[in-house]
Amino acid sequence: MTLALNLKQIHCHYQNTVVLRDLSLQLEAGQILCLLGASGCGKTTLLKAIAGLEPIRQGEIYLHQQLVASEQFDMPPEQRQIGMIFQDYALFPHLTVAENIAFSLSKLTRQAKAARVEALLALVHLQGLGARYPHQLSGGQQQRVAIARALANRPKLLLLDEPFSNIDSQVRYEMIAELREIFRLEGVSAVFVTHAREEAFAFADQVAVMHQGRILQVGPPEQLYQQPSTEMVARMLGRCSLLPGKVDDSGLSAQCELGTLRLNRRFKAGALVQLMLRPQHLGIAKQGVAADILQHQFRGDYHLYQLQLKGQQCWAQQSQLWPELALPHVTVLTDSVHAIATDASQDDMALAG
Ligand SMILES: Nc1ncnc2c1ncn2[C@@H]1O[C@H](COP(=O)(O)OP(=O)(O)OP(=O)(O)O)[C@@H](O)[C@H]1O
Repeated sequence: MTLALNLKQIHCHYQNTVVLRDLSLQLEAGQILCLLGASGCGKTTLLKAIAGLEPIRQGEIYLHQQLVASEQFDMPPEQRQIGMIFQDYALFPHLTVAENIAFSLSKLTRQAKAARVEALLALVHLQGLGARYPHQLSGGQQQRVAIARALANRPKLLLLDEPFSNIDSQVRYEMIAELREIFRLEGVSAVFVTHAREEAFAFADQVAVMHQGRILQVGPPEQLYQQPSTEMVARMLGRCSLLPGKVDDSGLSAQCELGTLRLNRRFKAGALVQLMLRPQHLGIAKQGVAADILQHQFRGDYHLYQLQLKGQQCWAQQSQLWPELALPHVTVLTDSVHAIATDASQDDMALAG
């Protein structure tokens, strides 16, 4: 495995405030990593530290096995061969599209420069628009120029800060699909920042969930969504019900208010766990565990219900509206359930690790 980026226990401070703590992270070459977290958790600071715009107090940063930052060493940003795409794209307003893209290609001959610009315009589907100025482009087109400019010098790593926040939500996912294809064609390794989990899921190969300057969990989007290691990660990645349960003697199922549910991995017998059920794991039926409907929302593709069980609340979703007169019961729609150990020492996987 070739690593495009390797962060080893980095710490970052602003004056006396610690913003990144003991943060380690790896990115395989050719992959897209998303830093996902609430406002103020340190995502932009981490991008700046990688780019060389913010010094680190401890730890080491490697780009393709080359040390670029440590406590004693700080390679200047322009030597790191990193491309950056800012939220507002930061295009030069007085330069044409072609001049913006060619801006950092100073080492090439005029002919080679023109050829590279043409190839990049084609890559980002802006053929024929090289002579325009940024203000003559749509937001999406400006973003494509910013991408072409960032890719011009074949950077070792591309950093993107909230790349889709200025893109209309209707075309956002088309843009995400297109960018993934462009990055694949160019063999780009990238780190991007967002606080929108749907963007993280759609764009990233790996998601790192951040909270208060630390990484809580890293993994492929689907794995994180289905198997979060803590309650906080479970909630950060989407709506869910967390029901207290106790693992039975087999270690493979647990009892909770919805009955005995099969677990997706083995736990220590008697362990106390939280059983995590996404809304699509629960449905409403005529039989099951009796519940009251607390609220209902029509979400277009489905109906979302918040339900009160005897002691707990849970979320269920279904395609049909539940008829008002029928008595609702909650039914479990999944074969096995992910559980989070209330006390990590009770978790057999944790013990094995
Ligand atoms: N130049 C600075 N001087 C002092 N504190 C700063 C500076 N820049 C950021 N901070 C603080 O560091 C913390 C992390 O900020 P950062 O911008 O990295 O967060 P973020 O996760 O990117 O947030 P957002 O999603 O809102 O952009 C915040 O508490 C912020 O107030």
